[in-house]
This record gives sequence, structure tokens and C-alpha cells, in this order.
Amino acid sequence: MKRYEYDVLVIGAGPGGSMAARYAARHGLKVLLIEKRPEIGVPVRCAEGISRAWMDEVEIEPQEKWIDAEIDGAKIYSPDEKSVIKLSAEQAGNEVGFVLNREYFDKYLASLAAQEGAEIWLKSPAVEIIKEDGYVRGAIVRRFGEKVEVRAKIVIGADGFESQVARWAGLNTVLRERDIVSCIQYRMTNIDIEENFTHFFIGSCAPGGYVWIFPKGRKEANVGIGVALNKLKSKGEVKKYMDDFIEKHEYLNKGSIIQIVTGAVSTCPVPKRIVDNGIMLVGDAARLIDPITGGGIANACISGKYAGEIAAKCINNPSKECLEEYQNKVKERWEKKHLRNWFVKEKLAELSDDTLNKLMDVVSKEDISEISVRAILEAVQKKYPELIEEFEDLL
Ligand SMILES: Cc1cc2nc3c(=O)[nH]c(=O)nc-3n(C[C@H](O)[C@H](O)[C@H](O)COP(=O)(O)OP(=O)(O)OC[C@H]3O[C@@H](n4cnc5c(N)ncnc54)[C@H](O)[C@@H]3O)c2cc1C
Repeated sequence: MKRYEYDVLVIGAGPGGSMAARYAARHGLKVLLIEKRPEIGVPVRCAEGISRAWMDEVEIEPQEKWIDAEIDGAKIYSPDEKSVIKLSAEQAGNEVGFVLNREYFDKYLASLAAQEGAEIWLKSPAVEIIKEDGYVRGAIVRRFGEKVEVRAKIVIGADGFESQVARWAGLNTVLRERDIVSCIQYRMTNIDIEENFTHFFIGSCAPGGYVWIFPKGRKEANVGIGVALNKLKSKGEVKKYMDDFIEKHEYLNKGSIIQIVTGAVSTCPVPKRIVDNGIMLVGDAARLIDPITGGGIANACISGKYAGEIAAKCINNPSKECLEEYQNKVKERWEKKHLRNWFVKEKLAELSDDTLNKLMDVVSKEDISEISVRAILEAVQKKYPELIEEFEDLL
């Protein structure tokens, strides 16, 4: 078997992997980024919505080529669609910004890694990891059908939601059914939607999740749905929810579907351990998706940066003790927020349409300058204290 040697092997060239490779290579490390698919960014399995707020932190300059639409705010619709909460970008905590073209965005991020000197192999899945003396020391990679051995001082698992690297390395990132949201999305064309807003629909139209419409410009949009797995009788039922929603909305049902995407997101707190001797997990592999929004691109990029930088610090001592600096940074940043959002998500999933309609009616009439869980709960408490008893810990 051919043998290759690197300082860092990054498995998966999504946003998390490309950023990890970029920052590790910037610090002078010899980095290999491998991707199982023949083309980076394809097929797209994402609604492509991101905010602007985090981009400076990871040194990404917005580029026309990968921005399909600029978004001014978000609209959240009650189950009966009588109440709409309209949020400006600021009120949404800068959670809105762009609808991407991820085909180009992911390639752009990989090009940033290449510019720093990272090598990239396509059509090269990792098929197992090499473990010796309690340390991960590389992976067996099938490169164009031929198995090769890639030795590395540090492996970064950036292989997404279905991460096998975590399992191979013995890191427990297993999800409960209720913390998995199963998704289906149609790229639709010839539809009439307000193009500078993203649109979210909650309630029984998408139990434990929501319906989204993210405009792509030119009368096109990503129209998708996520439903909590424990609320589905069969996996196929998520399509029925999507089709029912489209059927009920005239501005959608006249349109045509030009692409179908399926996938899943995690909606869980940050796992206990995402590092071990010689290994770190980033992005979706580390379950860093926000449990309420289902957004994970920003967190993948930021965690990738952290991992690349800490790989450089620990390259001569890749022990779990050294790599724990990465885990601590991740926890400092997201542990509290994801725990709170997970808790709110759990509660919201159990509310009836009737209750949600009442909540939304109150919130849509309040003048809330910044939408936060606390601001919403305080507004509701004034009119329906009994509805928020369970949330009082968060006030
Ligand atoms: C339907 C849907 C809609 C979404 N919408 C949004 C949204 O609007 N906004 C948002 O912020 N987030 C969204 N997300 C989440 C977002 O897509 C992810 O959080 C983000 O892609 C995470 O990046 P990543 O680099 O961790 O993983 P990924 O982007 O999944 O990249 C992992 C890469 O690893 C590769 N890989 C896997 N196994 C191997 C292997 N063994 N060897 C080599 N390569 C391998 C894969 O091919 C892939 O390229 C959505 C997710 C879904 C499913």
C-alpha cells in the first residue's frame, strides 16, 4: 500500500474542513484535505441561508459569485398565518444576510485552503482511521479506487452530519431520534415571493421543525421543510408535509420544482467530547448546528478555524490534553447557547397550533427592539403567564 505523510489530515471538504485546512496550512503545517465526492460543493444539501455577522472573524470577504440573494430581514408566520413577526436583520440578531450559491461558496473556501498551501484530493473517501497506542495517526483512503495509507500527526474529522470519523475514533456523537430533523427541500422556480426576506412557518405544518422559503432571486427559492424524526411515522412522510404545504399556498403551487434535496440536521446540545489523542471534530461532525435554526455553516467555519489554529499549537504534542484547548473554546462559545436553544426547541415542539397562534399574536403586536428568547417570553408573560410557566428558568 502506498504511504503518504502529512502533519494534518482533514477528512471532508465542506465549510468546516476547508477552514480547518486553511488555518492549519497558514501556520506552516503540511496539510492534506480529502473529499469523497468528485466535486466540492456538489450536490448541495442546504437551504443556503447565512448571516453576515461572523464573516470577518474567519476572514471571508463576500463575493458576488457565491451570493444569490441579499436578505434584509426574516418573517415568521403563525400556524394560522394570521400573525407575522417581521424582523429586521438587527432584530434577528444578524441571523439573516445572504442566500448563498453553495456550489461556488464551498469551492471558494477550498480555494482559500489551497492558497495557504493545503493539498486537496477529490474522489478520496477515508474508509478507516489508523489507531496506534491509543492515538489516531492517520487514515486509510480510497484514492481513485486504490487504497492508500495517509499518516498524519493530527486528523480533523470534518465529514458532516453522517460522520463516520467520530464513530471510528470512539467519540460519542450519537443522536437521539428527537434531536434529528429530517429535511426535504425543493428548488422552485416561477414562484411569487417577497425576495428580500426569508420566510419561516411553524406549527403542525412541520412538527418539531419548520418550513422555510429562502429566495434565490429571479423568482426562484429554496422551499424546504424539517420535521423532527420522532414526529414522523415513516421517513417518507416528510415529503407529504412538504407537498401539503405547497399545495395550500397558491404563490407556490403554480411554480415548478427544478431540484430536490434531502438531508438531516442535528438539534442537540454540544457533545461532551469532540477531541481525543490525535483527533478533533469540527462542524456538523461535532454536532455544532444551532438547535433552533438548524443553521451550521457559520459554526462549521468558526470551529474549523479554531481546530486549524490549535492543530498548529499541538503539532508536537497531539495528546487529548493539548487538543482540549479546542474543545474548551468550542464549549465556551456554544455550550450555553445550544443548551438553551435545545431546551426551547424541545418545549416549542410540544405546543399546539392554538397556543402558538396566541403566542405569535402577542409577539407580533409588541414593539420588541431585539428579538431574543427572553424578550419574547417577557412579552408573552404579560398576557398569558400560564403559557410560559415552563420557561420561567430562562427569564
Ligand atoms: C436541508 C438542509 C438545509 C440546511 N440549511 C442551512 C442553512 O440555510 N444555513 C446553514 O447555516 N446551515 C444549513 N444547513 C446545515 C449546513 O448544511 C451544515 O451545517 C454545513 O454544511 C456543515 O458544514 P460541514 O463542513 O461541517 O459539513 P458538510 O458541509 O456536510 O461537509 C462534509 C463533507 O465531508 C465529505 N465526506 C463525508 N464523509 C467523508 C469521508 N469518509 N471521506 C472524505 N470526505 C467525506 C462530504 O462529502 C462533505 O463534502 C442545512 C442542512 C440541511 C440538511
